[in-house]
Amino acid sequence: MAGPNPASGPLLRAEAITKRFGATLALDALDLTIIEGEFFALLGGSGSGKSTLLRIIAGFDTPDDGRLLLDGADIVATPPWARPINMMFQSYALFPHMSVADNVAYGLRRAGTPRAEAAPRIAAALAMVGLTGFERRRPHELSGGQKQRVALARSLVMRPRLLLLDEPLGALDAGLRERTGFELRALQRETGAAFVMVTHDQEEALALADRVAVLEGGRIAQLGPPRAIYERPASRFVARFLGAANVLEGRAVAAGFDSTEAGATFAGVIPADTVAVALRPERIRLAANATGPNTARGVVEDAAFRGDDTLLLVRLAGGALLRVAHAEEDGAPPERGGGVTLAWDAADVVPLAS
Ligand SMILES: Nc1ncnc2c1ncn2[C@@H]1O[C@H](COP(=O)(O)OP(=O)(O)OP(=O)(O)O)[C@@H](O)[C@H]1O
Repeated sequence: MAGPNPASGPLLRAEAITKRFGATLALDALDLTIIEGEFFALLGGSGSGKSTLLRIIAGFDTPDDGRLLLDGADIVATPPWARPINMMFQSYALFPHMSVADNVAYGLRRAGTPRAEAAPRIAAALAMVGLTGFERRRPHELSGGQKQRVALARSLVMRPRLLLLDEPLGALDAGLRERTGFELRALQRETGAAFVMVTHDQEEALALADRVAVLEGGRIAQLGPPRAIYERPASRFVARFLGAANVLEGRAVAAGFDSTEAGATFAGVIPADTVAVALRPERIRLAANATGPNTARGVVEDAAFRGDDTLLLVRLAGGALLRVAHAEEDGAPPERGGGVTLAWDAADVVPLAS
């Protein structure tokens, strides 16, 4: 992964950005820094404030409170077109009566760019997204993926320092999503612009972004590189939102962490304020005869073959249902209804304080 240039400084700083819609607090004194040239993902569930934040950065909405600094200067009062920021809408928002070339030219025309300068820029932007030869088509003569490329070209032709992408892969089918994701990353590297992508898809965020912010109720629940967020979620919310991690409730004790619902003691580095632990399914192994801390007994309630592994749903002695990924190389998975003993390493127990 290329990652942002470590020498790059902050491009945009949101400071205590607050936005209310009536009684709804959409953004709650949110702080965020976007670094020059990075691929950043805003990840969150429905209503977490993702689109509101994007619209405020683009200038389509004004915060009730807080500052938005670009190169250190507040741009809250700067109109959208005067910001070196461009936004690609989920709906693409192409003009249906205009050709592809005219759609891409639109921003340049509005900015008064001379024709002689605009033409090569339009050609370059279309080439960048692989649409050379489509100049004269209308949006209704394009596939969904091609429309998206036109929308991208229309943004990139403005040479923004920051490109905002609202669910850029949302409208594409599964096959096209992966390819387009790689293409987005390549475009981001090629242009050197910072990309900020909004998504509710955790896999997409983890796969594409250099850094991810998980949003919850208008606040950032956790921010960091994908691997750090995935392996060390900071709270139950993040662990559950990222999907697949087992979250077990309990309390910190002298020996570690006692979970009645697991019927197990988790030994490891457990701070006193721990209220739950996260444990990833692929870190749990079958260990016949294992006893003591970091082991548990249960019964296999169901099993689903997933190609590389089999996902086991194991009902633990304490009542909790544990997801266990049983790798193919570890041999045949246990039968449904069979009793199993599970074990894991202390290093894989992630304490959660909230
Ligand atoms: N124009 C508006 N008027 C009233 N409430 C709004 C408006 N826009 C957003 N909200 C509310 O603000 C909160 C945040 O909305 P926002 O659209 O930013 O969420 P989101 O994370 O983008 O969600 P989704 O993934 O569903 O698009 C929600 O509770 C939403 O109902």
